[in-house]
Amino acid sequence: MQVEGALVRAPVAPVALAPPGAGVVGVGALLLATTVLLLLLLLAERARRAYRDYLHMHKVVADMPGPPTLPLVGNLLDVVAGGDDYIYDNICRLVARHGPTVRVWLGPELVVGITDPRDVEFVATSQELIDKSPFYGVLEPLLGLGLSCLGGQEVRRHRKIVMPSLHLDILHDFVDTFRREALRFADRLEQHADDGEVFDVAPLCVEYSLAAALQTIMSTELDDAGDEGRREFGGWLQGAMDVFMYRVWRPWFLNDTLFRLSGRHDQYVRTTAALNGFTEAIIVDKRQQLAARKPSDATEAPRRPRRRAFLDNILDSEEGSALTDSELRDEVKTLLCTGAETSASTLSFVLMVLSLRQDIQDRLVQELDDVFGGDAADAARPVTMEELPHLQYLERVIKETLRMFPVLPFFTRSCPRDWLPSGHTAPRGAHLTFFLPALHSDPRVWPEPRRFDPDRFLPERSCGRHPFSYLPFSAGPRNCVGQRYAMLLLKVEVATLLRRFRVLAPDDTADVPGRDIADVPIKVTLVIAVKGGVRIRVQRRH
Ligand code: HEM
Repeated sequence: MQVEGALVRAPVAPVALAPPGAGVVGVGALLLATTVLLLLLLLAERARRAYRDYLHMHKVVADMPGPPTLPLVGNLLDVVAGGDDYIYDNICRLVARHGPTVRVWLGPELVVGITDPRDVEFVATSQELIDKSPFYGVLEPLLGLGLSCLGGQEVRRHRKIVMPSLHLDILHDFVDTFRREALRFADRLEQHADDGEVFDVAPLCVEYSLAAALQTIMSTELDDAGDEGRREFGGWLQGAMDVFMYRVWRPWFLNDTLFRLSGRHDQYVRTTAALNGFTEAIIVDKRQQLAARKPSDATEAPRRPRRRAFLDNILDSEEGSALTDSELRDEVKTLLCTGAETSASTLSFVLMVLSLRQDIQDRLVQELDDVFGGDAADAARPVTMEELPHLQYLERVIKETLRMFPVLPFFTRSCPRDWLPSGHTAPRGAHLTFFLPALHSDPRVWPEPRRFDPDRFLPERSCGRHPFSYLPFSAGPRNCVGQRYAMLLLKVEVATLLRRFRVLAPDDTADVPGRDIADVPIKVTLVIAVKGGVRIRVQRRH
């Protein structure tokens, strides 16, 4: 029937019905593909730019002296030959052979080493070259955005805030703590004087310099933390710094993704978390103490603790209130890391030198006796702030130690432009690096550079010397903010130890005056150290 037929529906072609959510998946896939494409384009663009900069650097340094390079690795094999313990020797040899200005390729990273005082002055004092090189980025997870890692305007702001809390007037308060820790150090040496055995003094230098730094920078209450607590903190610092150097000498690990795959990553994360937790807890505690000390009545003066650390001073200051908790945490960690290791290493080198040069030790002891008195009773009298400026020979011994053994031997700046006063061209993107061992041993400035002679620093022998031929604390807008702190700490430590003990070389045959200190084997981690430790004996003087 017509009507029925009309009612019969024509067969409908089956429509492929999309499952629920299929449209969303389609859009998602499209977005994903676009993102991947954009990322690939971005990576390609980055690779293109990196390659262009790399070619530019190659072209610019084509005539700069340097060792022959290999594809991909550049001069890395020359630098790391023999293992980490030989890196310092290898670098010094390369610079001596090719310097004063030298180019070294660490894989794709170009290091331009400068040792000519004119170049050093230009780079150190330039307001334009104040950014540290990207190598320091590796320190950032550890130190955060403290002074060592910051650049640009931020570094100026932070230095303005931090430096008043390390002013000489404030350092006066620290001398008490320096003295107490130096006396503890001396007490610890008693047992070595009893048994007369040879021992490595370097770990003790770290322990007591770190103890002094923990109390003066972070909190005087850490006085009670005990040897165990300090050793633990020192262990974290040491571990983190070892990883830093591990990455620097293996430039492929400068890449975070590759580093995450390395065995050292977990250790780095753990130590950094431990350091952060420890520092943050102290800041919280200090803030609470500060709030509790605020006078309830405006006419009442705030109660001031007897001994104050850097952290107390900065929290209390107008400048310090401009720092957030995390900025403060990073500055405190930075001061501890940069301050303790450098001072400890310098102290251990001074003791090593004195053990090998009894003639210099005799002259130093004479000065100490003149200033403090030479009796046994005088040896126990604490060093005072007023006496420290009279220790002129000691100051020269420390300076000469830092000339021959600059504990931070290499440090770098980013290079945003293409020339140097000595006529060489350092390309944009290079790591402009100060090489202190070469700067400090240029025979035109330092006659007989291998001879240890503190009197080089007598005023009459220093005049006319290029001011940038000696740079243990760097100079200019990124100089060391702890220079005065370090000199005070070192003077107190050496004076306290030498008033009680004579420091001797491991064997008597080594005690010959004139023995070549310059041949002492050195290795570099973040700071330099004597290979095999600083092995000495001590003998009571009274
Ligand atoms: C003998 C001991 C010391 C030596 C030889 C020394 C040496 C240096 C050198 C060469 C620099 C420049 C590093 C660079 O440009 O990367 C520096 C920077 C620094 N030092 Fe020292 N230092 C010593 C002790 C101290 C102490 C005791 C403190 C803290 C209390 C300290 C805090 C700093 C800080 C925060 C910086 C970074 C400054 C910036 O980048 O603006 N240093 N030090």
